[in-house]
This record gives sequence, C-alpha cells and structure tokens, in this order.
Amino acid sequence: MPDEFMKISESLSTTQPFNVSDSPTLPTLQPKKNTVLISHGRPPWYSEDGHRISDAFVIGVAGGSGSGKTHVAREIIRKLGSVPTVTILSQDSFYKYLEPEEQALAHANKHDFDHPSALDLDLFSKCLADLKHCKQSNIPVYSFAQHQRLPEKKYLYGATIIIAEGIMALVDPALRDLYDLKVFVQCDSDLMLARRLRRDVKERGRDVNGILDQYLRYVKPSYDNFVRPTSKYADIIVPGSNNSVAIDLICTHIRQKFDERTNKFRPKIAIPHLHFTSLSGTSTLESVEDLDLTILPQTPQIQGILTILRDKTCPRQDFIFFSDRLSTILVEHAFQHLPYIPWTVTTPVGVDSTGKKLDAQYLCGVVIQRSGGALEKGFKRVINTVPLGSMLIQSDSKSAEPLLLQANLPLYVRLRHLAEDTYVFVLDAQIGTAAAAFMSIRVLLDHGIREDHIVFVTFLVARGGGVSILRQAFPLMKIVCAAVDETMQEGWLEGYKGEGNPEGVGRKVWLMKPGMGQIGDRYYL
Ligand SMILES: Nc1ncnc2c1ncn2[C@@H]1O[C@H](COP(=O)(O)OP(=O)(O)O)[C@@H](O)[C@H]1O
Ligand SMILES: O=c1ccn([C@@H]2O[C@H](COP(=O)(O)O)[C@@H](O)[C@H]2O)c(=O)[nH]1
Repeated sequence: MPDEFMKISESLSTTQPFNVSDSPTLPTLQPKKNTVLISHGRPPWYSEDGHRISDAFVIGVAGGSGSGKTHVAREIIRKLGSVPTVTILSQDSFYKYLEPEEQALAHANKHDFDHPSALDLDLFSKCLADLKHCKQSNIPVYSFAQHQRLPEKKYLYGATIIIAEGIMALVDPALRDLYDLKVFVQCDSDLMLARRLRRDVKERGRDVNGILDQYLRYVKPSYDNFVRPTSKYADIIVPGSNNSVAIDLICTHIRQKFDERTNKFRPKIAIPHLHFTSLSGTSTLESVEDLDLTILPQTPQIQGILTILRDKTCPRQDFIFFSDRLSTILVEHAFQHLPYIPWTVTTPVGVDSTGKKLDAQYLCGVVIQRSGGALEKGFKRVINTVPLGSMLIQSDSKSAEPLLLQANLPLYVRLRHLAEDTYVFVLDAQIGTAAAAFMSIRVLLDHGIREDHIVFVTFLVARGGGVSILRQAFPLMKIVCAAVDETMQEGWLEGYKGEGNPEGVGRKVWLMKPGMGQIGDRYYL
C-alpha cells in the first residue's frame, strides 16, 4: 500500500441516505466504457538506448454494480486535467461468450453474471498486462442488450495512465499484481440498487421486474460473497457519492508518480556529437559508413533534384513536383531491403525467364505527420495497393520533448499476430534530432514489428544530429536517404510568425544545414 495513502474512513460519506437524485444527467445512450482520452500527447517512455523504461501507471477500481466505479474513473480523468493519454479498461467487456441456451437464460434473468467465472479474468489480465507494458491490445466488445460478446474487437494502445474498473477488479491475485494503486468504491446497497434500476432500464434495455429478480438472485449475494470482501486489498476506499475529496487525493498521487517517471529524453539525443568526445577532448562525429545508411547514388540527376529542392526560391509547385520525383526514386531504392525469391515466368514468345518475386508477407507504410506527407505520393506511385497509416508526433512547445499525439496504424501493425510478419516503410522528410524517428520506431516495436522489418525512408539525414544515437538504439532497422548533411545547429528559421515571435523575425530551432528548410511547410502551405 502506498504509504501516503490512508484508507479514507467509511464514515466520510459512504452511507448516504437513499437518494437517486444524485445523478440528474444520465445519458440516454449506453456510454462507451473503454475510452481512450488524449489531452496532451504521450512523452517518451523509453531511454536513448531504445528500451522501454516506464510502464503505464495502472489503477484498479472495484466496487459493487452501481457503486460509481465508472464515475470515479471519469472524474479522475477530468480532474487530472492536462495529462498524457489515459485509458479506461472496463471489465464489462470481458464477459464470456454465451452459448445460445445460456443466452436464452440470460434474457430470462436466469444467468449468473455476478460469479467470478462469468468473466474471462485471464484475458482481462493479459490485455491489461499488455497495455501496462506499452503494447497494443485488441479487447473484446460486449453487448449488454444482447448478453453476448460481439465478433468485433477494440484496439487500444499508448496509454500512460490506465484505469481498470469492474466488480471483480480486485478478486484475482494476478490482476492485483498489475495495479500501482487499488481503489474500492464503497456504496450503500439501496443506492446501488436504485442506480442500477435506472441505468439498466435506460441503457441496457431491461425491465424493472427482471432487474429486481436478477438483483435478489445473483447480484446482492455476489456482492456480499465476492465483491465486498475484496475491499481489504484496496489502498484507498472511496465513498460511492460525495467523493470529490477522495478523488482529489487519488489525482495528487497520480500526478506525483507521473512526475517521478518523466524522462528527459530530448537533451540526450538532440546533439549527440556534443556528448561523444574523443580522447583528445574534441567532439567527434561518427563516419557516414558507421551510420550504415543506404544513400542514393549521387548521380547528376539526383544532385540536380536536390539542388532544386534546396533552393529557397524554388516555387511551391516545383517543390511538390521534385519532392514527388525524389520520393518515388527513394521508395524504389528502399525495396532492395525487402526479401525476394527466384521466380520463373513464361514470356509472350513461350520462353521461360527466371527473375525475382517479392516475398514479404505483409507490407505497409506509416507517414510521420506532417512533413512525411511529402513522401506519400512517391510511395503510392511505387506501391498503391498497400495500406498507409500515420503518426502525429510533435514537440512540446515548453519542454521540446517529442509527444505522440495520434497513431493511426494499419491493421497489419495493430494485430500482433500479423505484425510479426509485416514489413513497414516509415516515411519522414528528414532525420535531424531524430526524436520523431525514435518515437515512431518504438511505437512499431511495441506492436511486435521486427526491427529488421522496418525501412525508414527520408530525404535528408543530418550527420551531426541524432542519427548516431538512433543507429545505436536500433542497429537492424534500415535507413534510406537521398543525402547526408553535415550539421545540426541551433538557428533562426526565417519568416516564422508565431508563439514568442509575433513579428516574424524568426524562430530558434535546430536546423539541418545546408538542409531544405521546413519541408512540410514548403510542400503543403
Ligand atoms: N458520486 C456520484 N455522484 C452522483 N452520481 C453518481 C456518483 N457515482 C455514480 N453516480 C451515478 O450512478 C450511476 C451508476 O454509476 P456508475 O459509475 O456507472 O456505476 P458502476 O460503474 O459502479 O456500475 C450513474 O448514473 C452515475 O452517474
Ligand atoms: O449481460 C450481462 C452482463 C452483466 N450484467 C450485470 O452487469 C453488472 C456489472 O456491470 P457494472 O457496470 O459494474 O454495473 C453485473 O452485476 C451483472 O449482473 C448483466 O446484467 N448482463
């Protein structure tokens, strides 16, 4: 039990007078219980060697049906305010599949949904463990109206804080081991019944007699036998109503734990040559050969395209045209890193000819928004039949830490059993500090994509930037680029108007030199 927590005395307000008017705004639709809320973006959860250093913070919330578990979970999120991604994982999704005869009994209120065996607790702990360890999870979807598990699954990924709630949330020792904080919502039985009556009629399509039958036969005995006894495992007992003091306390604890886990990642990778000094004390850069990049052959044609793209007077339509040309060549070139097998075909003149056939089982692309969009057309020209996802990664304006704001990934990546056989082309305009590249690779590895199945395709790499740290962390990943620029320097970006710079004199950023400027802005604006 965390020492800063005391069990809040039940006398605080658990025994409220019977009063159903404490929830005046019940929703009319069944609320989505498993919710992913992004309010701030997810900061790095790994160190500069590429390994995960912090698990998600998991709170287990148990209590009787109608005690207010979901309400507590939502209030925690609301009161936390500006936090990274939070997920509510509801045990309700884990009711077992019912055979037709069991389902018929359920519709007659004669199925016991309140025995621990009605829930797939093993699957619940497996999904929760995956999410805690920063992996994706595809969780079941349950219909209360049909009393049945539905065929679809819901994909969850990327939470920094997870709230797992359910009547049996504290029953299973394996589950209890996963929680960083255990909460029990204690509520008067009359109030729980009143809330349940109203909710089940409105949201779960039930009638009053059926609800009362089920309550007396199963719900109340189960609460007494299985649910209430688990309150002894809780670090904190929260009253079922008037519980804002207890919720504030929980939020303070979470914030404190979260701050302790915050990793200052950006300074470690921003300018690596400042961190690597030779014996003589001078800064050193790794040689281009050591960086193990696949660089386009510097033919006059490639140099010509790069010269046009580097020219600050290049009109936008030319910038788009030549970016599209260069990305097409880059993606073609990147295909050399995919597996091929010998393949024989018969030509129109009846002769057999042995060549090669692509042997990648699944292939997809992921664009790092927004500048990676400049490579999208080239990718689609070369392979227009494969799925293309995206990730939105931006720097926090205060800490400069990269933040994962959105991951819209193809099915081949989302489903772990397919991910293992999937090759991914990651598209981004340049690798400068490498913070976005680092985060995108970590996301793919979290999903079970093999490191040697990742091909990072980019216009430019800054040798003096974060690429050497990226390389050391992920040596098996391939990087395909058109050119390598020598320097990363802090400098002013011309003409930028925005925060702290209303006159448009410039914005201090890490600039790749000679570089191409802000490729996303030049391609899209
Ligand atoms: N502290 C509270 N104050 C007011 N209404 C509440 C409170 N806790 C729960 N409720 C209401 O009671 C009903 C059941 O709460 P819910 O959180 O869904 O219970 P559970 O998830 O434990 O079954 C909901 O309509 C909710 O709005
Ligand atoms: O098909 C079903 C499945 C479950 N129940 C009842 O749901 C509650 C648990 O949900 P809460 O959101 O915690 O209230 C449990 O008491 C089951 O009796 C159901 O009625 N039908």
